[in-house]
Amino acid sequence: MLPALTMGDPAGIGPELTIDAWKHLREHDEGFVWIGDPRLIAGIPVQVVAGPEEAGSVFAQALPVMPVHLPAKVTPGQPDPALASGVIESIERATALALEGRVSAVVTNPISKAVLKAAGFGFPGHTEFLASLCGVPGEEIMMLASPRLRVVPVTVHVSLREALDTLTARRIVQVGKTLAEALRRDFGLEAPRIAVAGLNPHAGEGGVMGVEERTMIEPAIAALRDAGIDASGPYPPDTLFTDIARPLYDAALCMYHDQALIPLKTLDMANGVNVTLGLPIVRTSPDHGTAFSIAGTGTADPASLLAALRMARDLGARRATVRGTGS
Ligand SMILES: NC(=O)c1ccc[n+]([C@@H]2O[C@H](COP(=O)([O-])OP(=O)(O)OC[C@H]3O[C@@H](n4cnc5c(N)ncnc54)[C@H](O)[C@@H]3O)[C@@H](O)[C@H]2O)c1
Ligand SMILES: N[C@H](C(=O)O)[C@H](O)COP(=O)(O)O
Repeated sequence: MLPALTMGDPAGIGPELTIDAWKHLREHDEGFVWIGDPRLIAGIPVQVVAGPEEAGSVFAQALPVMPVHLPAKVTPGQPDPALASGVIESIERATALALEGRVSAVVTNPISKAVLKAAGFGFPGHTEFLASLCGVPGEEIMMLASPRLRVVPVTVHVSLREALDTLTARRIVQVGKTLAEALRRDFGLEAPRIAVAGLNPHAGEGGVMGVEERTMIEPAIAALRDAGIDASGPYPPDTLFTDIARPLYDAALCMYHDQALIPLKTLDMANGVNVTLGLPIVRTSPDHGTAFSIAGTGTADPASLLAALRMARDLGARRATVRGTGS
């Protein structure tokens, strides 16, 4: 069974990355079905298919496409909220196929949060939208994973002010438990080690630079350990991602979006993958966005999309094995 790849913002780099991914994967006996507007694809053969079941036999000769009709002209690098209906339809159809068990995973090309918001879209982005489509709103966890680092922010697509206002011990524990389960089930780690970052400089320096470590993070770590999870910290964030520290843990649990994503994207942008945990389906995404400034120039690097497709393949296969054994 193959994954479904969504269209993403058609004015972004998604279409050209899709072409690059097809060219690369067809040489490696792998594949995907693309749910997008065929008019976006040039320079390679395209085959419209009625369903993902046909994609495997087509992929070596042509890009298998389940068509989405865009209601307006697309100019690379010029996002248009009028195209939002097609962007959203692609995500909805891919997710429905995954929930029906007809594709192994959903891999999403980048969307623009601002453009969808301008079109009236009611979610911050894919992560929250997919949780709603899957019937598990609030359960979604965003992980960024690369061979060099895995990070999960407790608070995600909110302002830093709102992150500080909404960070709680309870939420840290909830995210930590979902992370530990995912590291065991999806990444095959029997005893995953979770390093918990402090919030404040020097992790509060014993309370002289902030009290959140003592009032919420340390109690959360204690609750995770009581639940049998190997959680430790809170660690000073500025040294948690060093070459010395990273080998000592399997994932870093961070307090807010950029505390997690700056080190991941700085260390390994090309191999980073966005994985949504807490869903009944496998969903991965490149760790970058629409890159409007280079869309259509032929300079976009497909590495992260290829990594996302590989991780979707691996996670999908592992989930199928777990289902098969019932373990
Ligand atoms: N999962 C997603 O859908 C996702 C992820 C991140 C950002 N976004 C969205 O993308 C839009 C643009 O966000 P941004 O500018 O902050 O981040 P971005 O990742 O789109 O671009 C940041 C910089 O990296 C470059 N870049 C990104 N991907 C590249 C690639 N594959 N090859 C070469 N260069 C690449 C861009 O040219 C730009 O200079 C925003 O609307 C944001 O919400 C979406
Ligand atoms: N926060 C992620 C990042 O910066 O790469 C990304 O924006 C997530 O967006 P989605 O929820 O649309 O995957």
